[in-house]
Amino acid sequence: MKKVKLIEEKDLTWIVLNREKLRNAIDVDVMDQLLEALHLAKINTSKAVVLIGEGNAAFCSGGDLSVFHELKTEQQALGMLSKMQNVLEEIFYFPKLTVSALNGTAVGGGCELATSCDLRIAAPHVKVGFIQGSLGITTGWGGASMLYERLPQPVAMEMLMTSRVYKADEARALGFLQGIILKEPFIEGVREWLAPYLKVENGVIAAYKHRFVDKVSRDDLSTRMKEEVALCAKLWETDEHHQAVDAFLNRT
Ligand SMILES: CC[C@@H](C(=O)O)C(=O)SCCNC(=O)CCNC(=O)[C@H](O)C(C)(C)COP(=O)(O)OP(=O)(O)OC[C@H]1O[C@@H](n2cnc3c(N)ncnc32)[C@H](O)[C@@H]1OP(=O)(O)O
Repeated sequence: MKKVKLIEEKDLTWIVLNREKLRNAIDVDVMDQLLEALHLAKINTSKAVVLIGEGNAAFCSGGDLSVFHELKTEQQALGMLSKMQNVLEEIFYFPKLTVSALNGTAVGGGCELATSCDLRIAAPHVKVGFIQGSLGITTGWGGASMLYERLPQPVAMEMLMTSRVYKADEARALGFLQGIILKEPFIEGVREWLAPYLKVENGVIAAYKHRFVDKVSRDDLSTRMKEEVALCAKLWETDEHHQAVDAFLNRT
């Protein structure tokens, strides 16, 4: 079974993280399959891409700790973290509208993935949090650099430095989320919320997307993300981080 599903409709491409039992955690296969799905979404005729998780417990729980806990050193971590940085960059500069539809909780790297998209919408029960600080690391996929592009600096700083987990309405008030989807089923609510964006032609969406990404130099953002990733890789090998991950994996 694919760990990432691609559902192509006329106007929308859905990219579905398909690891419900692990709360849609991201391993190396997911990274590869996300890139593959993005490539297909780029060349089809859809206007927008929606990232979503399978089930309604989680959008994405970040990196798959059951496999990534085996990465012990800075160098080992760096390879994995850089690979996902590349995926986030692809999404940030994707030539169509990108939307994270949070049907469930997004924590850690799950929030970074959501941040790479142009817009974030969520079901009311959802919680979001850049919890990396509580694991003794920082955002390892370059998500903080992107968050500083998306939100006012004090808001981004609060979300990152406090490692707080926010309810959906709090995240909406902060501007991290652009909408709360009350309609059920969630997917229908997402379609309804996105409908006004999809009334225009592909070229209109692509043009306005360009106006935004053109003002964020890819070289510059990429350099900042690489520095962010490298700093996280250094923290990765500390005892504090390994103990926090062990505590999660061995909880009873
Ligand atoms: C590594 C990259 C780094 C970055 O650069 O940002 C990160 O992503 S750091 C953040 C890593 N993620 C976490 O620390 C989150 C861990 N998960 C949770 O806190 C919770 O699971 C949840 C996401 C809040 C959901 O809670 P809940 O709905 O109560 O589910 P469970 O906790 O019972 O989990 C069910 C099942 O899934 C497994 N799981 C959950 N998250 C992960 C994960 N990130 N990696 C691997 N496995 C995960 C969990 O262990 C449970 O498994 P079983 O016990 O076998 O059922």
